Amino acid sequence: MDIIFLSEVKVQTHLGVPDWERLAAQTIILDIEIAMPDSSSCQTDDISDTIDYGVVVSRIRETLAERSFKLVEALAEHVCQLIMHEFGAPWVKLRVAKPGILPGLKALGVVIERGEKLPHGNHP
Ligand SMILES: Nc1nc2c(c(=O)[nH]1)N=C([C@H](O)[C@@H](O)CO)CN2
Repeated sequence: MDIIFLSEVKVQTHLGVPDWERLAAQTIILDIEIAMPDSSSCQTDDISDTIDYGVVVSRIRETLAERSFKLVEALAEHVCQLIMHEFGAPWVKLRVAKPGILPGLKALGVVIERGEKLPHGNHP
């Protein structure tokens, strides 16, 4: 199973339980691992045989600029489903961090995993 990783991706979005918190956009930080459907791009050296991570980042920034969520859990689910459905990834692990929310800690948030990792060599 080959994995694309995206580390400390900064994204602007409207997020928070209280209504006032969602009025202004805030910066959240995503760490993403995306399983690839197969490893053919390692042989072909062709971008069309893999998931283009630049396109993934653009789509996440686009959707989170348009959407508003109360919970980090709901935002994380939305991002995982987008990556799996739009890019055909069989498995995604996502860490969503909200920095500077509570005094005395750097960040808080969630880590979720969706889908299934295909065993090595057992892909279409
Ligand atoms: N499990 C969660 N707890 C809390 C969340 C959340 O998204 N998931 N959010 C908040 C507030 O938005 C807080 O971050 C700022 O007011 C509180 N607890």
